[in-house]
Amino acid sequence: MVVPYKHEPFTDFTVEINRQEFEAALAKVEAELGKNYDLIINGERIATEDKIVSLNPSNKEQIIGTVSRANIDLAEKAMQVADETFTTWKKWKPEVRADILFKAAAIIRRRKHEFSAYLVLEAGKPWNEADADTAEGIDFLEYYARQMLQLSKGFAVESRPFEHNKLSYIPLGVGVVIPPWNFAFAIMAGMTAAALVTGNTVLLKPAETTSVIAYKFMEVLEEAGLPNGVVNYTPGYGSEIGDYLVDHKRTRFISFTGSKAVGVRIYERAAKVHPGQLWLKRVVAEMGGKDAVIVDKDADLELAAQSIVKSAFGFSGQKCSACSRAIIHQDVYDEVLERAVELTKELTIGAPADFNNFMGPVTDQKAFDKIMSYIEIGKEEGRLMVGGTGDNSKGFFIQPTIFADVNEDARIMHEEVFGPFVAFCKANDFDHALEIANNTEYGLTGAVLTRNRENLEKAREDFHVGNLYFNRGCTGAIVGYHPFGGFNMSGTDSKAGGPDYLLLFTQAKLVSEQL
Ligand SMILES: NC(=O)c1ccc[n+]([C@@H]2O[C@H](COP(=O)([O-])OP(=O)(O)OC[C@H]3O[C@@H](n4cnc5c(N)ncnc54)[C@H](O)[C@@H]3O)[C@@H](O)[C@H]2O)c1
Ligand SMILES: N[C@@H](CCC=O)C(=O)O
Repeated sequence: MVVPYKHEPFTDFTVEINRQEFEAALAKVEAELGKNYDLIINGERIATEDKIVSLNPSNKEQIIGTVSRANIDLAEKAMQVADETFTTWKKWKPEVRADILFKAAAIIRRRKHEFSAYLVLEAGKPWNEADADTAEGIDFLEYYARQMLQLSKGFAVESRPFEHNKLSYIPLGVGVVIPPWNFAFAIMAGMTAAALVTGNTVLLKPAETTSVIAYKFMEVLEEAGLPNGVVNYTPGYGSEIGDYLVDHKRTRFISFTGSKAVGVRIYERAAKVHPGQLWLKRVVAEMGGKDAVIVDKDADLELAAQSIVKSAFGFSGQKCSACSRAIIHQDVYDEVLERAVELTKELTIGAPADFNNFMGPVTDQKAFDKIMSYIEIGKEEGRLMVGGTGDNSKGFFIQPTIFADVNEDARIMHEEVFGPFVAFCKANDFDHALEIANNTEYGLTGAVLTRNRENLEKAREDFHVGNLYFNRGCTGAIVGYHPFGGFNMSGTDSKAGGPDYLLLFTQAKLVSEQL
């Protein structure tokens, strides 16, 4: 009997002992840095000449690890292994597959701070963000294991006298799992867990900059008893092996989380049927956002300013859910803007290994350059209120930046910046605020702050986003409580951490027996 699901609690770092334990984990991980990490295909470690060097984004000199890089030959080898392993893995009982996830969750829970410490150093996450990322990874394992136990019973269908009907959900085949770097543990582990617990085999191609934490997860899966060949660890550049894996005739599905550009490319390529291919590939794509917080004239304005600042600058704004547009009713615009600027000026920025820093770096030089170029665009399109500068001499640091008085049609109101960057826009009234919020190709998260019930109900109907929050910020979905995923160019309308997510990794089979 499995205990009911509850999300993993976050660590309270105001408690001295918790801080000491986290410091100890950081010291342990720092002592392990710089190791080599091989590919894992059918359990076999394979070292390659070509490497990905994973760096600490707050200190470019510090190598987190050197990771072997799959080329096309090795990607092919992994595909053959996964294809072969599928013939046996699909027959494992769902309960046993679920047990492997339960066991993996237990292992990670015991080593929680160690995983979070890797996220501080490899992904540049401040302590609380790293802790939440690890907790979310545990949640995905716990939640999908329970969901699999449910799904294994199938759904009831009607039977007739002398006829017995049964509908069950069977796995698809080999899946290519392509996660992003920003939730380097949670999303990577969640996507992989969903695919394997449903009986599929996997080629896991982690994001380039966060391949070490993915290797650590592979070790946990092995320790939890996952047979060789079920998940094959094939790090590499998306541009080198991505197309090959997506195009492969034996790829049955692609589970992708990342940018709109790459998601659309995968979606298009996966639609092409190659010679010898026996199926239409399934694509689960979770993509970007241009998320808005709406503040109505009768909102709690202090809560509104705090919600905007936290949602915009938590993890340097590098969340698909981050608030990048603050849409404020004209009657309270000046007050909310002024308070948000004040709060932003109080934020501490620096290496996230130091607990006192609220915000760390952005992920790499490419991200740094992209965000700085949007700051230049912002200077043309709005009034710079705070921030606007960056320093990449040691790590990739950008000051939290607010632009005011931005027109609803400006580029910075439409294009995903993915950094510590928010545009403030004035709305004439609540209806106008909703119109501005919906005026984007994305539809991922949104928040509305108001005490006006009628306006909340209007937003419930008309604010077209997958995750809509009232009287709070727009980040921080919790597995099982806030199934996560968006509309339009934010993806394929899937809901990670929700009760219907596992169905995406299965196909339904009806067996009807005449009695
Ligand atoms: N909707 C969500 O749940 C969600 C969650 C996290 C991040 N995101 C989005 O992810 C983006 C940031 O992540 P990112 O920078 O890692 O995104 P990205 O699209 O650059 O990369 C994502 C993954 O795709 C791989 N990739 C790159 N080119 C490829 C190709 N041609 N074929 C196959 N794979 C390829 C990368 O190696 C990486 O593993 C943002 O747009 C953010 O909004 C969305
Ligand atoms: N699920 C996370 C966002 C994941 C994307 O980056 C949140 O709700 O803030």
